[in-house]
Formats: sequence, C-alpha cells, structure tokens
Amino acid sequence: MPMATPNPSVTVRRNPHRRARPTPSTTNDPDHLSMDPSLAVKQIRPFPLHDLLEPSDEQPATPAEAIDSENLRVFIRIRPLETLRKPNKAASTIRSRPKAPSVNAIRGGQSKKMKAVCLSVNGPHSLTLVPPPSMVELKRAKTEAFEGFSFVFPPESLQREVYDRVMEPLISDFLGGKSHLLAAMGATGSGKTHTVFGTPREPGLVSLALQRLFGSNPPSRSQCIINIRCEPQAADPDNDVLQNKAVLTIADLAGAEREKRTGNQGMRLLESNAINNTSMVFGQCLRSLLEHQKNTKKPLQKHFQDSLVLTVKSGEDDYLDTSMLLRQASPYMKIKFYNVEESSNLPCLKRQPNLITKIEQPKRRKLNNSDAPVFKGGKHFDGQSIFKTEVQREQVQQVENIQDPVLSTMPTNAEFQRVEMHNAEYCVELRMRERECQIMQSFSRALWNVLKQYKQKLEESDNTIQRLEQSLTNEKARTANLEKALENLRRHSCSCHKQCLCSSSPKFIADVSSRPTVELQDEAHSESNNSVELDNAVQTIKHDPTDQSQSPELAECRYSLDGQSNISMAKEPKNSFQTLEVSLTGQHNEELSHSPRGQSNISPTEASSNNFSQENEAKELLNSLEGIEYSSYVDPGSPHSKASENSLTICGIFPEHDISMPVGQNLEIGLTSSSLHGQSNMLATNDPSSIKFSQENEAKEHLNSLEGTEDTSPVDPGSPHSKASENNLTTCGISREMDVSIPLTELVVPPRKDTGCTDKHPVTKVLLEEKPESIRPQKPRWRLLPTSAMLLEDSSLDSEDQNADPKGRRGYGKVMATVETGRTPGSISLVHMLRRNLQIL
Ligand SMILES: Nc1ncnc2c1ncn2[C@@H]1O[C@H](COP(=O)(O)OP(=O)(O)OP(=O)(O)O)[C@@H](O)[C@H]1O
Repeated sequence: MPMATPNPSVTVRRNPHRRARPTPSTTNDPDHLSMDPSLAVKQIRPFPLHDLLEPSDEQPATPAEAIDSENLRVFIRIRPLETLRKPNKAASTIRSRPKAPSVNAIRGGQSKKMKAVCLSVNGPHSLTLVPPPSMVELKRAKTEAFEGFSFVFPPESLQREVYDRVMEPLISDFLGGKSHLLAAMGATGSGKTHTVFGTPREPGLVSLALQRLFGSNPPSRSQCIINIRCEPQAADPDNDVLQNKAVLTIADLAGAEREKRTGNQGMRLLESNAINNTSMVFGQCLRSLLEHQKNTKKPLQKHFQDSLVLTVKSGEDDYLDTSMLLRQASPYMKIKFYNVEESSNLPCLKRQPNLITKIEQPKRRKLNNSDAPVFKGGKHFDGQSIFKTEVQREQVQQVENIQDPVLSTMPTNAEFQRVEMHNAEYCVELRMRERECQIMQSFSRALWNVLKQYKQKLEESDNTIQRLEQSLTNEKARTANLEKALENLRRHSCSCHKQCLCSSSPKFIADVSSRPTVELQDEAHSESNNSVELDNAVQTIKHDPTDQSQSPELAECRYSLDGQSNISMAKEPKNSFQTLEVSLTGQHNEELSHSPRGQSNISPTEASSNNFSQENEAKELLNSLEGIEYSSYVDPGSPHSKASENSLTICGIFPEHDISMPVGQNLEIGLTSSSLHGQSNMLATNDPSSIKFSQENEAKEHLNSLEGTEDTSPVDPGSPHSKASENNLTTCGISREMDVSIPLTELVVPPRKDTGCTDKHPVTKVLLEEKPESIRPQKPRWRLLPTSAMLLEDSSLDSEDQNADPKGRRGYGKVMATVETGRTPGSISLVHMLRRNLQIL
C-alpha cells in the first residue's frame, strides 16, 4: 500500500532559481512518489541548462566554441550522516526517492537511530532535495530536483572515487601543461576539507594529487589554496608542455556558516562573517562569468579547465544549508568556456591591473578636467565645446578598446585568489577597525567621564579653597578687631585704675617715655625674669619702639596699681643702657620711665624723675647692684632733684651687655603714708650688695630708731639730693629674681623669725632669701589700701597678738599701741611692715 506523501509536488531548480516550477512528471500525477523511484527520477525534467544558455538572439557560434568548449565541471558530494551506518553495496546504489518516507527507507531499515535525510541521489548527475515535513506542512518549501551535475557522489563514496573523477583529469592536464582550478565549496562541516585533504587513513584530493606528483603532507583546515606550478626546467623546443607555466590550484574554501547554528560570538563571529563573505564573493565571480557569457561577442576564453566540487550534507538538519548551496551552485553548471591554448602572448590578453590603472588615470584626469583647453586642428575650444566632447569620446573609446580584450578574458586563478584574499582581508580589517573604533569610542567616553569628574572635583576644591580663604580673611579681620578691643579694654582698665587711684589713693604711675616698654626682657639673661612686677601685676604692655602709633599712648600711660596690680618692665636686648625711674612724689605718684641709652633726662614728668646722664656712673650703679660694681648717681645740681622732694628715685643705667638691674631682678618698693616725718614714706628693697640711697642716712636713722638695727648702706652725705629729700624715707633695693612690689598703703611681711640675717642690708637680704626662684609670686601678698585706711589700721607691733586678734579688733589694737608707744601711726605701720618683711623681730 502506497504511503501518503506530505508533498506531492517536486520542483526542478532552474536559473533563475526563483522561478521554480513543478516537475512535469508530478504536475499531473500526485501519486508519483508512490511509483517506482527509478520512474520518478526519469519523470523529473532535467535542468533546462541549454535553454538558459541559449543566446537571446540567434547568432552563429563563435569559431572557438565550435573548436572546443565545455562547461564548468560541478561535482557534488554528499557527506554521510554521523549515525549513518555504512550501507551495503546495494543500498549505496543511486536511486530516486519514491516518496518522502522512502527517503528514510533508502537509508533506513538498518538503524532506528538513523536521522532523516533530505537528499536523495536520483542518478549520477541529479539529486532530489526534500524539505522536512514541518516546512512542507507550512508550505514554505517543496521538493526540488537538481540535475546536470558532472557527477553526484553519494554519501558512501570513497575518497579515491572522488579523486579519480575530479582530480585525476586535472592532474593529467596539469602534467600536460594546462592550468586548473579545483575548489571545494559547501556549508561548514559538509566535508570540504575531508574531500580536499582527507585524513591519514582516508587521504583527500591534495594528498592523492601530491602523491601522484611528489608526495607531501596535507595542510590544515580552514580556507586553503594550493597552487602547484609547473616550472620549465630547460628550453626544449620539442616539448611545448614544459614551456608553459602551468598552475594547478586547489582551494579548500571556507564553509558558509549559519550563526544561529554555530552560535559564534566575538572574534569567531567576525571570522564566520568573513568566511561567508568569501563564499559570497566566490559565488559572485561565478555569477559574473555566467552573466558575461550571455554576450556572444565576447565569449569566455580560458586555457585551463576549472572544476568545482560541492559538498553537501544529507541530514534533515542540514536542509537549509544544502538547499542554499544547490540553489547557488546550480547555475554554475551553465558556465561555458572556450578553451584556448596557452601561448607566449597569453599574458597580454590577461587582465593587467597595473596597465589598466595607468590608462584609466589619465582618462579620469582629462574627463574631470573639463575646463582645460583642448587643442585640435589648430583651433581652440573651451571645456564645453563639442570638439572637446568628441576628443573625450575618442579617448574613452581608446580606453574601452584597451579594456575590451581584458574584460573578455576570464579571470585567472591568481585573480580569483587575489580577489578572495583581498576581500577577506578587507572584511576582517574593516571589522577589526570598526571594533577598534568602538573600543576607542568607549574608552574616550569613559575618559571623558573621568575627566569631567576630575574637573568637577577640582571646581569643588577651588570653591572650598575660596571659602577657606574667605574664612581666613574674616578670621584675620575678627582677630584684628579683637586685638583692638583688647587694646581698648587695656586702656580702659588702665584709665579705670588710674581714676580709682587718683580719687582715693596715692597713685602709682608708670610713665614710659622714649622706651615705653613696660615689660623689660633681656635675652642675654633669659634664664631669669627681667620683670619689675608691681605687686601682682595684671597689666603687661609690650611696646614696639618702631611703632610710632603706640608711643604717645604709652608715653602717657600711667599705671595705677592697687594691691593686685603688677607692672612688668622688660628691657630690649640691644639697648645700650636704660634708665628706670621710679619716683614717688608727695602725692604718692610713682613714675617709671624707661629710656634708651644716651638719654639721661628721659622722664616726661619732671617732678618725679631723676636723670642720669653719665653712662659710666650708671654702669657703676649696675655693677654695684650686681655685687661687683654698681653705683647710682644723682645729679646734685639737677633741679629735678629739688622738685622731687618727697620722691624716691631709683635709677638704673644698664649697659648693653650687662643689663643687670632689670634682668632677673625684681624691685619691691614699699610705700607707706607719710607717717615717719609727716610726709610720704617709701620703702624699697634693693640688691644688698650695692645700694645707693639718696636719703639713706635719714632712713637708717629712722629704722634704727624704730627697730634698733643698722643700715650700712653707703650714702653720699654731700648729695644735695639727699638734702632735698630729707623728709623722705627711701629704701631702695634691687634683688635678683625677686619681686619688687609697691604696696601703697601697707607692706605686709610674713614673719620669719628664723632668719638670722646679719647682713648690712637686712631688708633686701631677707627678701632675697624669702623669695622663691620662680619668676612670679605665687600669690599676692600686698594689699593696696587708701592712706586713710592705712592710718586707721592696726599698727600693733606685736605680730602674734595681731595674728591672734580678729580683724575687727585690729584697728583698736593699733590705736592702743600708738597711744602706748607714743609713736605716730605711720611710724608704727612702717615698723610693722619692716618687721614682717625683714623678719627682724
Ligand atoms: N565523506 C565523508 N566521509 C566520512 N566523514 C566525512 C566525510 N565528509 C566529512 N566527514 C567528516 O565530517 C567532519 C567535517 O568535515 P570537514 O571538516 O571536512 O568539513 P568542512 O566542510 O571542511 O568544514 P569547514 O567548512 O568548517 O572547514 C570531519 O570529521 C570529517 O571527517
């Protein structure tokens, strides 16, 4: 019972292949597949090659055609399926496919695992392509028959069989002096390489040909073109064969690949595209030959035989590849050549790329240069003249005449190779460049983004820097304002103290004139504190002598210090000598003036300063204060000495390198109210080694009378200054590293009974021993009280009783002591202070 067929129609592929028409044998008999396969093959109409090759206009054939002509030989070899078992001899015979299921029956029946095939060999020159049932159902394809092949090798054909039919004639012609080309063409994996090169066990065409010629090893896969050139060894007029340089070209072309099947990516994909392009170019070359042969005036001439071996796979999965190849290669069988014997002038007829280029270039130049004048026959025409056009036409005709024989010549094997290689290389290079461009674009984009980010960060950094600079400027302005405010605050504080002292107490005024440095610092004696601290000074002013703006202010600066105030005076190092004047007037004013070297009268307040004009004397004073040589000098004739009757003047002139008085020395000045002689009293302590008192005699007398002690300080009895200030008690002391304090009202000395000082200057001696090595006093000891309060203060000489009594009773005790001793309150207070300070009691 005949089997049902899904596709009763069979199409015979013709050129143009799109005009497929049903096979005549199947148009009227839908059950033709049920017939005997041999009958079915017979009913398939052969490929109408002659109809296609027939010229449109009936013209006599060229002499060459009449002499010798043959078509391009196209072989087809069907690769066996992997699971296909080698069929037996009977099954391998060429037979038609009666119906679709019978295709499997041809190969089937032997193994259930066998794949379905789409190809069936109809005969030695034809085959049938059967689409898969799925495509048939969708009516997307139908069965087609292809015929006219030089030979169809069934899957079971052997390598040797292929060689004998395909390669052996070429080798024979090659050895006879003819060039040939053999190319294997087909889908990937269809068996091109296997056919061309084969394997060691099954050598291919090349191997067998080389064995025939020399014997050599086959090359590797992929696209490979082998040119075997026959070189004449010697000129032999009798042997025409060796005079020709015959070339046998064997090409193993790259197989067309379907990307969906291969799944190639990246470089493999690019390579696959190049391979497909190569196949396409090769097909275009063959199509060009096919189209060219329609021109009967210019028949294709060749001097060698070309052959093409098509390799196909017969599996259903390979239907598309096989169909594509068959459709593409079927028209190639119509290519007809007119064989010509290769002669010595043959190269002249071949395409000469260099010659064409040389000819075409001047033609293009002249054609493009339309404005160039053209001379002919002595006449001149511009670029638009008709004569010029004729000349150009002649030139073009000349070029065409040159090209005509070239175009009429079939491309040689080398030209095919060059075209293929060139196109392949060009495609690969083009894609590589595209890829490089893409990479460079990506890199440039990334680099641009990075640069943009860096630029943004840089702008942010600039903005931050600007903000910081602005903040710094603001901070500087704020700092300047704060300094000004601090300066104003200091001035205000000074003025407040001054006002307070002026209103209620004797003033202590530090008057800084030409060297208005209140704090004196000596770098040469940096280990000591070169300050003169007036009690617990809180006012410290540094003055830059170069700053003129400060001079007037500081010159008038008067520091009125109470018990918690200090004035530190520092000497600048490069001054040769300086003068410190501490003057106590009758109004209890003290002025400190600090002047540079050479200025003896530097105190701006004449009533309160004594001047030293002689440096030598100042040095002596300093030396005597240092225990070596220090002497003070008071100008007896100075009117200032008379004006400062009730003042104590301590003058020191400090040599440049031996600023001993202020360096590391502190001056303590005890000031009491005018209790001894009804006038102002001063008590000052100085270095015990050398002190000069202006009124030392009187002071000693008072002290001796009060305490019974002796002061052996040298005093110039003839000094008019001493006479002028006879009513003052002046005790000056400059002690190293000791504070100089000026209690304006009361000098409170802590009792030091254990002090057994026998020095001639017990006051300063005690102070020297009492004071610690520290630069500043640890805590304030002096209180600044108004004179009136001091007068009412307890002046009891009994320190123990005083300490024992409560504060509220001190005044009472002082009054009582005054009554008992018959001393004035001022003297009692002075004695009290001396006792406590000097630890005499
Ligand atoms: N006629 C044949 N008989 C047995 N095996 C074959 C035959 N043809 C091809 N093969 C096998 O099929 C496989 C693929 O064959 P081959 O490499 O020659 O294909 P190809 O067309 O050259 O592929 P590509 O285009 O990728 O180079 C090989 O393993 C080869 O041995």
